[in-house]
Amino acid sequence: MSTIRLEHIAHRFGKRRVLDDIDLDIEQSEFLIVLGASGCGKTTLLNLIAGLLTPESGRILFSGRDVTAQDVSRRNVAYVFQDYALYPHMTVEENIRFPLENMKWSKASMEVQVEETLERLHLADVRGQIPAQLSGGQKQRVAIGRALVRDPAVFLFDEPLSNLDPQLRDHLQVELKHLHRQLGKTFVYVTHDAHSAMVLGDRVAFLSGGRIRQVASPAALYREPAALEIARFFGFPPFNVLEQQGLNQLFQEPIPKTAVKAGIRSEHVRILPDETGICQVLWVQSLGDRTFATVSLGGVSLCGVCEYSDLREGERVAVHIDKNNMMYFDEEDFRITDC
Ligand SMILES: Nc1ncnc2c1ncn2[C@@H]1O[C@H](COP(=O)(O)OP(=O)(O)OP(=O)(O)O)[C@@H](O)[C@H]1O
Repeated sequence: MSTIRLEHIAHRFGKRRVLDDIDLDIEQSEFLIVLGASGCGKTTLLNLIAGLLTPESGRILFSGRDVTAQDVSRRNVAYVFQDYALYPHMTVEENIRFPLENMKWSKASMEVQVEETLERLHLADVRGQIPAQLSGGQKQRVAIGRALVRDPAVFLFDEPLSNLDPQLRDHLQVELKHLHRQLGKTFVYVTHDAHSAMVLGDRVAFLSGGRIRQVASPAALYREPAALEIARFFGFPPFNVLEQQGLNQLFQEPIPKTAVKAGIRSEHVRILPDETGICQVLWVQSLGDRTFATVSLGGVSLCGVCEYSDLREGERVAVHIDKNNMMYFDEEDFRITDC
């Protein structure tokens, strides 16, 4: 039985429907990512799971129990916010202890639990400091500690790492993944960052237009996206998309009848030195370990991996496309799977 089940959930703010017919099963102990563009309704979905909002229609079940009408205090969930939401005048230790005082824990068990949480999150050295004296990463650890200390069944995270610089974010992502393994609890984590989704998630639910478009492992979402918008959400440099004209130029062999677009990731396009090549380099991006070049072929531009890094703009090159990794999309931008 799944920990959390959302059945036909819809929600609106005023006249605007933000979520529509959401069905989602979140498994016991899984790390589920809700991924989508800014404003697509991720926080609203998390607030509904937490019990901070009541859906307009549909049901929310926790371990088979209908909790739709129950408020946050009865759901045994902990919520970690993007902006930390720490008490500014309390020390790290007091911030972490506060939820237990609220729940009227005994002094002795409270001390054991607070101590363990401080150790687990490497906060023991800064226990006496107030939030203004902490780095962003430490503040976020305190926020996680405050959620952890209550030992809830479910953890909800709303973009908790998006205020941090990339190195710190990567570091905390690893810590969070370890924490998830150690605790064995259910984590639901919303983000607009495909990179975080890939690193953290056991599964990713892609939300767009108020609906869940696909739920799959990060690798499956990357390799077998259900639609063009999902393919485009992942990967850098951006996913190459060829419309009808490009398709006709590049492919002599038949393409699926219903295909109106094709797409390929840049790692499956190789740019090769060739003075007689029919493509011209438009620009070159070096990432240190790899170099990508965008080339033009007639009116079509394509980004691919360069075999050598001293490529110049305007140079002539050949392009090799690994057609086995080509994806085709129909009129409604859904990926065609029977090809
Ligand atoms: N209390 C509210 N009243 C009216 N509209 C709201 C309210 N909360 C959210 N919205 C609107 O609902 C839509 C979804 O908001 P939500 O915060 O769930 O999106 P999100 O995907 O979490 O966005 P972001 O990634 O930017 O945080 C947005 O258009 C937002 O403006």
